[in-house]
Amino acid sequence: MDQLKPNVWMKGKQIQGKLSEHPAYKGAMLTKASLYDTQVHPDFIEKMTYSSPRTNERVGISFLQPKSKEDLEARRHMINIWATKTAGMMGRTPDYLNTVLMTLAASASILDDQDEEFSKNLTNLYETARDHDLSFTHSFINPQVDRSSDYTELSTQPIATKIVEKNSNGIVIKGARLLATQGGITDEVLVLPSSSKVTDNEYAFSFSIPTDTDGLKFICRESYYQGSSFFNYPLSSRFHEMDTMIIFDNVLVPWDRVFFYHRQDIAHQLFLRSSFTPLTLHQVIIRQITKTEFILGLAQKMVTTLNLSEYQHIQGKISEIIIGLETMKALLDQAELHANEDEWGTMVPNTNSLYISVTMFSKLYPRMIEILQLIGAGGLVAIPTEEDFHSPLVKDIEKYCQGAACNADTKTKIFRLAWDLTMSAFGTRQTQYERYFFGDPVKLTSNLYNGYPRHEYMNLVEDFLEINKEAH
Ligand SMILES: Cc1cc2nc3c(=O)[nH]c(=O)nc-3n(C[C@H](O)[C@H](O)[C@H](O)COP(=O)(O)OP(=O)(O)OC[C@H]3O[C@@H](n4cnc5c(N)ncnc54)[C@H](O)[C@@H]3O)c2cc1C
Repeated sequence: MDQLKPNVWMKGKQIQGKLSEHPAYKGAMLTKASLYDTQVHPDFIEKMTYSSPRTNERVGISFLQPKSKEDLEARRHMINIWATKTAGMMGRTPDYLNTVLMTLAASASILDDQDEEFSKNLTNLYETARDHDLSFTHSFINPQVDRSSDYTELSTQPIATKIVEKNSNGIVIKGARLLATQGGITDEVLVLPSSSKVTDNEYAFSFSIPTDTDGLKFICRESYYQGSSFFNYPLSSRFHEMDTMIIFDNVLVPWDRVFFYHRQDIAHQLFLRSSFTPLTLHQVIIRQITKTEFILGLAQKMVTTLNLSEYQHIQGKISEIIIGLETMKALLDQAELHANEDEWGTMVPNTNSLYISVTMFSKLYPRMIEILQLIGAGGLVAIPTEEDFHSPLVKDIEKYCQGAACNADTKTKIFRLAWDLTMSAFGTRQTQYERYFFGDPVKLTSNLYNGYPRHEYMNLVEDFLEINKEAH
């Protein structure tokens, strides 16, 4: 990544020097590096890689197009290993977008409808990414200016990213996209179609370009990194994923990087007929289960530390997490059990089970965070720091900050972890992430409503009442 020279801005200043040395990026980049190292570690290489069909070299299983239930299982193991290493806290470990790219490339022939070269572009990118382990950020959403249903952008200078010119070299892009997590520290930026209005051809395009393409600018939000001390900031010191707004200032996208443009029908087909949703959700749910396991472990550690087990409401709260965890595991099993081949020969887990799981998680996650806050109570505020333990205060801290089942050092570590997950800027961003990263939960519920088959259940009622069958 140090070889790239992306144009990244934070707090009004362009970041100079290597992003890998910048506090806001360093922790996440080191963690990503360690994930890549794990892939090729002798203990993991068999589980995490497979032979590239093009080069025969070992490449990451997150790029594997599953053809069988065994392949799906192999993908699950791989995703789980990375998720466990980050306690599920990094939403955008590279397997997320590797999966997206794999599923879209598997159905690339949909793009032939506009130009056969476009499907080749997507396939080429997928194969190059797989063989060189390229990493991606992505962007779906236009800036949050006016979300009313009849809003049409009238500005002469585009706000939402648009194609402003087509020429012999490619398409020229101007405008902004709302959010790209890890913007600036991936090899590529994958731009996916925005807006679901069938009439919005203008926003229906897709391409991928290198992160340091001319005219591309990343504007960071404020950093939530608070320091490198693992003791003080056990999560944000390692897993802080920056979010950026992307600005396209007359960016030329060469024709060999364009997947389609000005075709909302192709955008619809691509997401309807490809297995983007179930396979991406497969990665997501595995990570979310790992995160839920970690939260359950943490909640129980807090209960033990404060000796709270006897209270029924505490048991009830821990049980809520257990119910969530077991429901998600069952839905994942169900999705894999009922996997089927799609029209492209990809083995695809059951969409509805995964959709239910992700929709449920957007409510379960904030509740689990609330539960940790309710268990920790004032202890989440009165927590010492690493510095206090190395100061003249140490005797006081050791005496007054101990737990029922542990010394002050252990109790502080547990409570700092809970604080970083629930109350720090890093933690509150995690909650917002789990609510929104896969889209507005309101729309997800709507998609579930529209996609879930209910005919046979209506038939039951119609048969029972002996009334006429409705045309469904
Ligand atoms: C931490 C974080 C990281 C993210 N990372 C990425 C990323 O890397 N790449 C990416 O592409 N996206 C990313 N996202 C963006 C995410 O995809 C969007 O936040 C999500 O799709 C919701 O869109 P929005 O934020 O524009 O909300 P809006 O659509 O502006 O919604 C605002 C409010 O209006 C309501 N609303 C809006 N439209 C409707 C409607 N039609 N019907 C009913 N209610 C409506 C919503 O329910 C909500 O309450 C990220 C988001 C977060 C929070």
